[in-house]
Amino acid sequence: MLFHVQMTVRLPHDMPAAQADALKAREKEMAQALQRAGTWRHLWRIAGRYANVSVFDVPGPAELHDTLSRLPLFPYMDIEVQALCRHASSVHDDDR
Ligand SMILES: O=C(O)CC1=CCC(=O)O1
Repeated sequence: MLFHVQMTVRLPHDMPAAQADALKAREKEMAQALQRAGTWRHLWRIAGRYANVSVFDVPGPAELHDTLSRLPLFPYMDIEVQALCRHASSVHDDDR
């Protein structure tokens, strides 16, 4: 099942730079592992914002929540989720 996910990162302004850098490095490592596994299908920066638009491919909402809540930046992100289904006019047969 595909989900459109928008994540806005809101790190506390008083977080030490070393702590923020370590969180971002762990987030990158996990994001890249999930992309290689096919779970995190798309990851796009929203231009001009510390936010991204992503597409996740997981069995259902419980697994999506489980995946998102394990992300190192999870405590510092506002996350909006929309479930996706195939558009009748789509020419892509890999849409689910
Ligand atoms: O920078 C972001 O938008 C948050 C994030 C998601 C994956 C990653 O490496 O950083």
